[in-house]
Amino acid sequence: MTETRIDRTGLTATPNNEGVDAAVAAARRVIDALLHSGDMSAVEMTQVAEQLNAVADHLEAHAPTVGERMVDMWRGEGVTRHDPVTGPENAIAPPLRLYGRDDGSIEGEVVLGMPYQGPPGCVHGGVSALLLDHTLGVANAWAGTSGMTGTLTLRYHRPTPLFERLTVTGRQTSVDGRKIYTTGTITAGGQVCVTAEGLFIDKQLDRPR
Ligand SMILES: CCCCC/C=C\C/C=C\C/C=C\C/C=C\CCCC(=O)SCCNC(=O)CCNC(=O)[C@H](O)C(C)(C)COP(=O)(O)OP(=O)(O)OC[C@H]1O[C@@H](n2cnc3c(N)ncnc32)[C@H](O)[C@@H]1OP(=O)(O)O
Repeated sequence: MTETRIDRTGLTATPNNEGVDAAVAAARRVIDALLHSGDMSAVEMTQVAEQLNAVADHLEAHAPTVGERMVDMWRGEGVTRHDPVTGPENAIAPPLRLYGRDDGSIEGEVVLGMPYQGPPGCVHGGVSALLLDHTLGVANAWAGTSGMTGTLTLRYHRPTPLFERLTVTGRQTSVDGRKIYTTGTITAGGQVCVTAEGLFIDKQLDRPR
């Protein structure tokens, strides 16, 4: 069988196991562990809150200005390092890893835990929309013509399960002047949970300088 996956470079930043990426991975564990613990934990949460506030105080005391950081984060890999879906520098990113395929589409896999819950045991519909908006945007970049989301239409076919491997796909289907048409899916165990149709408008905002 032919391997259709090719180099992921340019679609998803590769996380480093050191520096801010490692700290962000630890923060994701904290977010998950707090929700997992809830009020049922024997842990002294007042003490946990003090420790976490001490970490935040330390980070804030040494951070650049927001303006400096905004310029810095748009250098190089730009959105792929800080975005809320794939970014290794963003603790709210699950993160989803996206791969370009040689048929022009893209694909990624992710397992979502409790922080992303909507209905009992299932992924929040807004989280599915976030994953698909971003994936369709990256599919456009992969296809060579990208833009801003104008209209995103979702159909939720069946509940999307937590704690299971989800496959997220995106494909640019056509370009008509400035209008870019893109589709995507979230599947679990081969079953389609969500489908998306996006109309993107070819427009790029300037990067902060
Ligand atoms: C996008 C970021 C790129 C960053 C690149 C960096 C690194 C790349 C590497 C990898 C990553 C790649 C991608 C990034 C991943 C994810 C992307 C996330 C996407 C977003 O998260 S993005 C935020 C949400 N998004 C907005 O915040 C848009 C707010 N909005 C506006 O900024 C304007 O509203 C705009 C620009 C949409 C249009 O404004 P405009 O003035 O340029 O266009 P205009 O009005 O002239 O319309 C021209 C023709 O489009 C039709 N049209 C217009 N608007 C439409 C709509 N909404 N729906 C359907 N059709 C529409 C008209 O009907 C007309 O059609 P006709 O010509 O037939 O009359």
